[in-house]
Amino acid sequence: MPRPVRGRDGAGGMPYIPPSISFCRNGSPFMHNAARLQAAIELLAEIEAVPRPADGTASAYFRDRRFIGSKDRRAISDRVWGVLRRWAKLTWWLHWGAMRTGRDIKLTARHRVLADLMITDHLKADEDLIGLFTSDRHCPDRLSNSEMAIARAIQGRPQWSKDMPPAVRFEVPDWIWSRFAGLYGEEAERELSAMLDEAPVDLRVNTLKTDRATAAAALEAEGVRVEPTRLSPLGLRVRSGRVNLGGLKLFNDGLVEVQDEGSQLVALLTDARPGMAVVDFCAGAGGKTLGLAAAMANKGRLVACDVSEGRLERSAVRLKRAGAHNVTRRVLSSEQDKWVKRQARTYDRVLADAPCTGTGTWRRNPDARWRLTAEHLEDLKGRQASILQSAARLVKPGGRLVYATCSVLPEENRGQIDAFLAQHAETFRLKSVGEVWAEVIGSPTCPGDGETLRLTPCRDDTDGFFVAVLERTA
Ligand SMILES: C[S@@+](CC[C@H](N)C(=O)[O-])C[C@H]1O[C@@H](n2cnc3c(N)ncnc32)[C@H](O)[C@@H]1O
Repeated sequence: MPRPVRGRDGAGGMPYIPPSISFCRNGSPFMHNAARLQAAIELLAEIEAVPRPADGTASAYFRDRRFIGSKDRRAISDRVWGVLRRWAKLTWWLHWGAMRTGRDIKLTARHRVLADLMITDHLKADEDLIGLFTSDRHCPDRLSNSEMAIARAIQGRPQWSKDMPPAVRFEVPDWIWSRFAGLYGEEAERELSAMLDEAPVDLRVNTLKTDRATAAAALEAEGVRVEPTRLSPLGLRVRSGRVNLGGLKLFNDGLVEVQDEGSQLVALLTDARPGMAVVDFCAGAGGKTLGLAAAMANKGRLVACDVSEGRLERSAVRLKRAGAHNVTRRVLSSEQDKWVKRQARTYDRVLADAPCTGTGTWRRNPDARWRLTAEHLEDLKGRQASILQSAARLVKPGGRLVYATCSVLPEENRGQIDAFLAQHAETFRLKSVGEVWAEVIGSPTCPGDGETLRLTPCRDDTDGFFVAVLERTA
């Protein structure tokens, strides 16, 4: 059995492995529960401190600590994502416990993890915590008297309490709860409840290389249970729990990509066809570009634009893996880049998958709900309107502008379309998404009001999406 390599900093070419990491029988290192807990506390503290999406912070955290094995990484991530999902309720219980015990607390990541252990894992304060909060190297420090008192007060409490206000029960800031309640009425609770669940993992079959039945059979042969998605004709929903997709041959050969069913539908509803000239105006890392290239069977011209050079760079590897050859990437200085003016009225299809609040993806990104502010929403609305205006310039007569967001807030969706049409009544008309759906997707019928597409996690079990199709009439 290989012996653990110990050293201060890995000097002499030896990898540095912290002493609280032991070796299991096959020689791979694993961390004790206490060390995993400490890592979760550290990562959560970084997520709170750094104003960017939690998944980016987590990737950087694990990249810098390659000695953490995959099982440990999973355990640490599960804890952190669990806390992010239960954030408001854990916070509520911590304040409740502090009040009950007459303590003042300034909440830290350590408190939140402690509350999660008591409320979710049902640990017993006096029996279980002592072996975890040990102050040993790489383990959490011993609990203070105040922390222990709060842990005792909240132990055995259920996750939900009837005294919790709705914003706490549904894990959203107060202002968002008011907005949802105003928008959805009685539906608000159901919509928000559905957003507390974990999102399923969907794959999009790359029709440049295979078809859905063949891909499904190959996945089953690799031990991955899948079933066809309900709405997207290209989707497979993974049913075998956690799968390391990066380890699958099918994925590495570009036959499938990870993509939510809702995203797949957005690309399909753009109705890009072989030989067309198409722009993916907010292409990002290329999720929908891949779908468009496949729909075009690599024939025609597809331009992937974005203001973020980094995101466009990241799409390159995915496009290559997928065998998408008809894509050129273009970094824009802004939506009003001179290129837009030069290319005016020359494209058959322009997809504007606009930056948005991402309220439809809260199942995947539970931290996003706490980063969203009313000011941020206002700023996004301004950007969306401007992107719509500019992207519209690229569309040729008879061509289509497809506006999409992964938001469930009407002001980012139908509100933007109504404002746009009020200004462009002479040149654009709203084309029924239902008609496009019937042509490119068929059955079942298009979710939404017929004119536009609206997907919600609650009703459709996809990410929340909105799609409107605008046709240039002159
Ligand atoms: C919702 S994401 C796009 C996701 C992408 N279409 C996909 O399927 O993976 C929105 C994108 O809009 C880009 N963006 C933000 N402001 C923009 C602007 N003014 N013009 C063009 N793209 C912009 C962002 O960089 C981001 O990549």
